[in-house]
Amino acid sequence: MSADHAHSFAAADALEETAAPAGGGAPAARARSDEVLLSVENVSLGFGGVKALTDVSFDIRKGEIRAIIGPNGAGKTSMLNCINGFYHPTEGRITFKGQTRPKMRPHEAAAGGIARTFQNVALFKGMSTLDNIMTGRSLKMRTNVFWQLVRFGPATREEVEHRRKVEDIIDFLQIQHIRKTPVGKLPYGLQKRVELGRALAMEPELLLLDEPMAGMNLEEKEDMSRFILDVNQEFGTTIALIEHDMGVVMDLSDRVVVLEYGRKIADGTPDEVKANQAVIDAYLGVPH
Ligand SMILES: Nc1ncnc2c1ncn2[C@@H]1O[C@H](COP(=O)(O)OP(=O)(O)OP(=O)(O)O)[C@@H](O)[C@H]1O
Repeated sequence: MSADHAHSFAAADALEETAAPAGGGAPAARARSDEVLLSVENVSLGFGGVKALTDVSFDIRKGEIRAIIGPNGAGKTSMLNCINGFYHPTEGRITFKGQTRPKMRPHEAAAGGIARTFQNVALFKGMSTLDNIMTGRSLKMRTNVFWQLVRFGPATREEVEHRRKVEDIIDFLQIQHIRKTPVGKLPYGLQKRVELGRALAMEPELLLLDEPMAGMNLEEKEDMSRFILDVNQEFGTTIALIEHDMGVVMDLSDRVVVLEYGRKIADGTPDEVKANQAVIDAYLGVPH
């Protein structure tokens, strides 16, 4: 575990004051259901001799913002990779909307309503913001999105409808001014926003965000926090996020699950997790 993470956890309260999104409501004030959208039951994942996850169980309720936190190498990204079918658990099972699909592939997860952003931005750098977000519509389109991007001639009704949805997302994320800019030319914070846009274009029920604030300055973090809250509140999208900035985590999340060395060590509201001795020890690097 890095000194950075110890610092960021110890300073969580102070950060809440600064990194909180302007006008962001307390998570407790938001309406929540008890309906479970996704459940992780006794999941283990091994890579040869390395056990990335050991017997992890938790659930994600419909409409909530759920954080997955833990020191470096705790298994957070491996967990997201299991949820969206990139990895298949060695043991245990994951159930989404009442369905358990042991060998689900990422495109099946996407078609089923699970969208994802990555730790390192994964966009088509030479393509414009608009076209990148348009690729997020591909699962919803009857004809191939790449063909539509290069084709000449009048737009079909389907294209017009998809285009309108994409323009709505561009307005929502306030990126009209960069619609035509190749994303490789954009600052990192804006690339992250475009990646969020592409995930939103899939109209997901569950949005997985892998370190959405990584590499951002304070202002960019405030903006991204605001967009995450707005997506959750305006579209009702359930969100699971991995984030190292504890101020952001504690401010945005309804509930937090904490991993350490691939095992779950705590699960609860931000206040419960902050007061949990095992979590404090993990972040301060207390030896086991
Ligand atoms: N494809 C892989 N092959 C082998 N080992 C892996 C692989 N992916 C992850 N691991 C190992 O599994 C463990 C958990 O890694 P993971 O990336 O899930 O942790 P993390 O909590 O997301 O870390 P970070 O905060 O640094 O991103 C680590 O020991 C890592 O080295």
